[in-house]
Amino acid sequence: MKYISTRGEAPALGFEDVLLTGLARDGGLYIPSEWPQLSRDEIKSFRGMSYQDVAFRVMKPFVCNAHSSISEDDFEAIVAKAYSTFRHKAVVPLAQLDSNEWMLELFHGPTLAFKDVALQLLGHLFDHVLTKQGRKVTIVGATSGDTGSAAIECVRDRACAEIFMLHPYGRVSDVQRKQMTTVLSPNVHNLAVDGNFDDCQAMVKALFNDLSFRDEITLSAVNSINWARVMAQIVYYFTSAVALGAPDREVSYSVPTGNFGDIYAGYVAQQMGLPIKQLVVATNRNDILTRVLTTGDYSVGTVSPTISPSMDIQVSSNFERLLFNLYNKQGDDVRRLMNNLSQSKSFTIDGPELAKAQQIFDALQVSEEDTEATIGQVYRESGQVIDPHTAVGVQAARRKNADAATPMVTLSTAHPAKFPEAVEKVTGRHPDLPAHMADLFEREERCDRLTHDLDALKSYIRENI
Ligand SMILES: Cc1ncc(COP(=O)(O)O)c(C=O)c1O
Ligand SMILES: N[C@@H](CCOP(=O)(O)O)C(=O)O
Repeated sequence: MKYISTRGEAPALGFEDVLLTGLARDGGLYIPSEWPQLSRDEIKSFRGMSYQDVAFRVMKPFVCNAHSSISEDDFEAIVAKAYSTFRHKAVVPLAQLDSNEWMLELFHGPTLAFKDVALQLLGHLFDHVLTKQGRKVTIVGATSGDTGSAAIECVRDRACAEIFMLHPYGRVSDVQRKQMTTVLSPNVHNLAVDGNFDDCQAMVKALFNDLSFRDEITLSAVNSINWARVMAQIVYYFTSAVALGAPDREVSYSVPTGNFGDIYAGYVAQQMGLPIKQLVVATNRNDILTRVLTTGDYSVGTVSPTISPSMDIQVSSNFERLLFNLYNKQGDDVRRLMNNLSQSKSFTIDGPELAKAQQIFDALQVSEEDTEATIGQVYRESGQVIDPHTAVGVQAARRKNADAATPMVTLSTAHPAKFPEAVEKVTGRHPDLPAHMADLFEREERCDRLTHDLDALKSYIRENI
């Protein structure tokens, strides 16, 4: 399997190069040239298997193939190591809310958010590939709160990588900030940028598009522009759907969405043969995705702070991957839309492409009031304390569920202890951090402040590499 760029003008690559490359050299995102297919019998055979065994089988076609030198044995060992750090034996357990309503708990990894599921794997993959090649990379990433700590955790103290992580100053929760800035490893550099997450993400993409700088520092990515991030997130759609009766039964998902990586992984699972009935895109009041999927209008507004800060995103990176699929893999069309976006901050999809998107996705914008109300409602109904991002997903699941007979699973993307104020305000309960983080607020912090300026970022990286 080779990987091709959504903008059609970068060379096709094998898996190891895609892992290390991040953004394609034409500004696009890499995507597999075709979707591997899993038969009903193969999917059925996942019943009763461990998460690690299913993960190996689902990801194998993407990783171990004629265009990659990663052997099946090595990959199996990497997968086993990656998920040994999770605090729950099932890695991502299901919790039941009602007869046909479920939450998939994706926050049992080291940094308490779904990002660990992909980034624990990525750390081991980077290590494996770079050690074999005798190389080192410079990772530059952008975070609205959760990718940052998960990425730092996966590469801290590794000789193969230096990491620079940009977060929007004052716009992540205290727990999220501390999780990043208290890691004092010499290869970790935290930067608080004067701006919002979109500004941080745009700076990272601009570095990738500066080809000489990118080559000078051997730039790599840990954001979901890196295909391996999306790939690892496909797995939990399979494990959860099979646990609920797939492939003999359809399953629906509601996904709190910002950068469109997590829900796009669900779309890929569906393309690979998993019988997914509904994919619900759940957004907070930064609702560009709900807008584009309901009206076709993708125009970038101002990022508005919410109690689900990790989803305070307007320019949603992975939507470009969906566009590539909607426009039948025509890089020219994607380039045209992306040029419109950079010139006039908007584009429109309509006609058959919009109809196709609407066939695949439902979408709902959830208000701040409804997010709070949902945290309270779930607590009263089931005693479960959920975080505000999960609450956005649960509210959309309840409002958009088209068929009560089909299990509806909300992806529970973060541990409530990452957002204690919002949760305590509604439930009266202070969600405690797990034991390994109990002293988080006593730890020393290290972080530099940066203006929203690309040259300043380049200088900082050159000085600190
Ligand atoms: C807790 C949480 N939930 C949901 C999301 C949205 O996921 P995605 O960006 O993959 O759409 C994020 C950040 O991306 C997050 O950190
Ligand atoms: N919500 C994310 C934003 C970055 O998204 P990514 O999936 O592209 O890494 C975060 O928590 O940082």
